[in-house]
Amino acid sequence: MTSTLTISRLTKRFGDVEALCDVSLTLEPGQRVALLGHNGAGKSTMMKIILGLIPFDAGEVTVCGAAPGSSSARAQVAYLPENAAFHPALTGEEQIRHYLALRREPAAQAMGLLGRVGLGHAGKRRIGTYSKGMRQRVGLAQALIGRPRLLVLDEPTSGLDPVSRRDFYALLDGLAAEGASILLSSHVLTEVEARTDRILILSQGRMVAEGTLPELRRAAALPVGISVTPAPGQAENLALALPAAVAASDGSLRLTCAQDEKLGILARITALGARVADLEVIPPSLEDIYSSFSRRDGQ
Ligand SMILES: Nc1ncnc2c1ncn2[C@@H]1O[C@H](COP(=O)(O)OP(=O)(O)OP(=O)(O)O)[C@@H](O)[C@H]1O
Repeated sequence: MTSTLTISRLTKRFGDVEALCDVSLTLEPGQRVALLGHNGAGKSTMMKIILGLIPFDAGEVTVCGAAPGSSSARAQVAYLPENAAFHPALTGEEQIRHYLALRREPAAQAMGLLGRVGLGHAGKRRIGTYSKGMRQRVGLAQALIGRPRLLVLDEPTSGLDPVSRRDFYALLDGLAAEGASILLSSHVLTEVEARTDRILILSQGRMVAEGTLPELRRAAALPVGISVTPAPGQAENLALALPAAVAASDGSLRLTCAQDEKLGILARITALGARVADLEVIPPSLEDIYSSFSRRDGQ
């Protein structure tokens, strides 16, 4: 099966600024990949290249097997810009009918598309009366026209409340399950952590990490946290048995260790038997991993 997106050793310069340097990524059907990086890291530049909006200096890019920006690639790629603007006087339905006409698709699909993004009830209302979350959904409905194989979403959840974010990702999960590939950028690491398959971290145009979250965890080699809850009346005993542990305000004891020490320490804690009521392993979060890779790169 053809990969939906292949990027190999991509380099792009704007005068003296190296916006992307030697970046590679492959996106298979149904995969959701998050593009992370500080402001100016090169995320939008990469998206613009994939969309065929700007040329690049070196490397290779194919979108659904075709050159970015070619009619074949354009027909299979959808884009949702960070701040999609719509005409406030148009209803949701009118706006989507307009986009359908531009894509030469039947206008009758408009309400169905709005229904897919949870806007069926508001399709007849003017967009000027929509909330930010509803406008984002209009953007997504627009992006779904023609059943694209690749969705490129630039900070799609910025400004959305937690429930709208969750709904938005649930929608993306459904699209990925149907085979669409999704490349999105976000600054909200907690949601990316839970809702994407792979993560690419850019720093000053360079790819500093790429992989699944477990792969990034291994590569970052950050310490693991272990929280141990003493059984009733066993707090002191447990503290004596675990001298390296620090008491937390909730009464639990906290340890940190290197990844390769984890199993040994867990075995030691389990051997303490009835003195332990519970224990929890706290792996480094994506935020920790992201900070670690960014720091290494001098950010
Ligand atoms: N048209 C341009 N002309 C000159 N420099 C540019 C141009 N577009 C981008 N750059 C530079 O390329 C670098 C990467 O910018 P880019 O917009 O891709 O970053 P980003 O990761 O999307 O940032 P943000 O999170 O702020 O959107 C920056 O140094 C930026 O100033």
